[in-house]
Amino acid sequence: MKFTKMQGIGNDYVYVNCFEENVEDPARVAKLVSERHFGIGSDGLILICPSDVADCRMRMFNEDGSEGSMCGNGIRCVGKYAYDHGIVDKPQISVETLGGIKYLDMQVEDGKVKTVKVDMGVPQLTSELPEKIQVEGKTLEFTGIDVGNPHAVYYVDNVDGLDLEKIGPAFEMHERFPDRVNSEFIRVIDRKHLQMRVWERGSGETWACGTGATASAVASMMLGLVDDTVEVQLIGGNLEITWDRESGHVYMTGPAVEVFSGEIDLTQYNGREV
Ligand SMILES: N[C@@H](CCC[C@H](N)C(=O)O)C(=O)O
Repeated sequence: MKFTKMQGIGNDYVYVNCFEENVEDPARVAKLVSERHFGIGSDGLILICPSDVADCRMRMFNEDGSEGSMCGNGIRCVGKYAYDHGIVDKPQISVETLGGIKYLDMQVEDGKVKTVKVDMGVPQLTSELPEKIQVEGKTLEFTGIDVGNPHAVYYVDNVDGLDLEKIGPAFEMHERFPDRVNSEFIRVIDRKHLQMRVWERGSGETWACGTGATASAVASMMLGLVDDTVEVQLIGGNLEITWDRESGHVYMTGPAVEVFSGEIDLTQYNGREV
């Protein structure tokens, strides 16, 4: 299978051009390629496929093989791949996802895409603002936001001090979220800056989450804690989020980077069963 490794502020996926390749069992392939010691190493797998309703279609699979409905960092890389590799010949494109059709506006420098602005659509509040929840005996508050996939946003004093490997699963699998949930832990730095770490459904802690940054920004805007444009600072870098309250649409802007390309034999997988 031919692949390209790409990353958006450190949220890295293995991308396959399904205009040319056929991936038979993507859930299994996602688990194989994501493995950081025995595989290529990534937060999951993203397929770039033909679409009947948009310029192309994104299918994204988490590290555990589950299919996600949207991926903010992933969709910027899909746009870059599609433009840089000639699948599309224009910098404004539409991408079909399970979370709806998204519109991308790509900034091109020296013939290659550097940054991408994504119209993430109209976010939906999925909880009270905020809602109380009991996690491992502690009462906390979260704000639930759907931006094509589900998020729960929590405010904490010390983002760096959280042991997410330990506490993350209890948030992801909480009975309040029967489909599991992506959980964001954020601190308001000031009215224009948020700090965030994320525990992603199906992938654990990642260095960034575009949909999570969007949900965190919108939750903070709804609560009146920040202005309608904020920079969200994540482990792997920063994203700019702007909410246009008039139209309801929220926009995410950030970089997309191609790391390397290669070929992997999925029948000979280092002798390891996955
Ligand atoms: N990293 C992503 C989100 C990936 C999907 C998520 N784990 C889910 O299952 O909903 C992003 O950048 O948005």
